[in-house]
Amino acid sequence: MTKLIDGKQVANDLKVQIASSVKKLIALGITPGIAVILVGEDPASQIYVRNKQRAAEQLGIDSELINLPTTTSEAKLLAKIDQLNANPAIDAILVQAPLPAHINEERVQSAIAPEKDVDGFHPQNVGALYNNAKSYYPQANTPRGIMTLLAEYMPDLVGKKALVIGRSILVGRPMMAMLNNADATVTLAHRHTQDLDQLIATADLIVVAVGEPHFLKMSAAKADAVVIDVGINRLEDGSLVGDVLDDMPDSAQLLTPVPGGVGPMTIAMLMQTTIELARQHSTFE
Ligand SMILES: Nc1nc(=O)c2c([nH]1)NC[C@@H]1CN(c3ccc(C(=O)N[C@@H](CCC(=O)O)C(=O)O)cc3)C=[N+]21
Ligand SMILES: [Mg+2]
Repeated sequence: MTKLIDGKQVANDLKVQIASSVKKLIALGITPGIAVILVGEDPASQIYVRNKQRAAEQLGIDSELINLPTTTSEAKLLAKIDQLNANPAIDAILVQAPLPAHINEERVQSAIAPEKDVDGFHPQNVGALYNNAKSYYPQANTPRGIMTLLAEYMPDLVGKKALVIGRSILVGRPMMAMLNNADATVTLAHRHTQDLDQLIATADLIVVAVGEPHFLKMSAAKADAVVIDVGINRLEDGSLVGDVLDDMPDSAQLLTPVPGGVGPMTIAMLMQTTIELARQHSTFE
């Protein structure tokens, strides 16, 4: 088989460390707190939000779920965010994407105080990432989780050809910036990209985040490529598949499985970012 990158294992190791950090913070009188806002009743979003809450609970992090009806006005959501911005018990605020169409996501993400922006979506934090700023700022958790996996499975990124397919705010764009900050040579591909097959055939690292089952076949990549599958596609039979098809059973390639790859890392990094924000807010540091 293609070698699988065990995201679940790395995430569990990380969670052990986070739990011990939380204990130390609590001993200092600092209880990290995260608020998750879910607008609407999308079943997939409900599952993800529940996973996030369960992880927080396991690790000793306070979590508050704010579930607002689909019909919630943007003004009402912004007022809720203001309230959380002013609440000293809340260190981290996450507004679950996607939002209903009548709400402007850009305004919502910009309303979260940059120092509570656990997703790293606020323009100030995006700018810091883009500039590879030295001071602390929160970074998007999915690409950050991928960087953590790469530290273990592909430690030498310097000069390597990295291909990111998909340019979302959640994954592709911050992934591009993080790989660039790690001195990889980054190509960001998207629906208009020409000669994508050739880019795929020559890349050392491919991050696929397009949301289409079997978009990439492992046989199209280099014999020693590392492939990160960010896709989570629920098929009609209820099964979960990524964006990648492993049709190279005997290769030296590395691949993240779905489930058990990038997903658990996203949750672990979200908790890691929450305690980092709590530390930033404390007067002890
Ligand atoms: N503001 C915001 N921040 C996010 O980080 C964010 C978001 N909105 N909206 C949706 C996406 C998606 N996302 C996932 C997190 C964990 C799993 C996860 O735990 N996946 C498991 C499987 C879960 C299952 O069975 O469905 C796995 O891959 O093993 C998946 C997806 C975070 N997102
Ligand atoms: Mg606190």
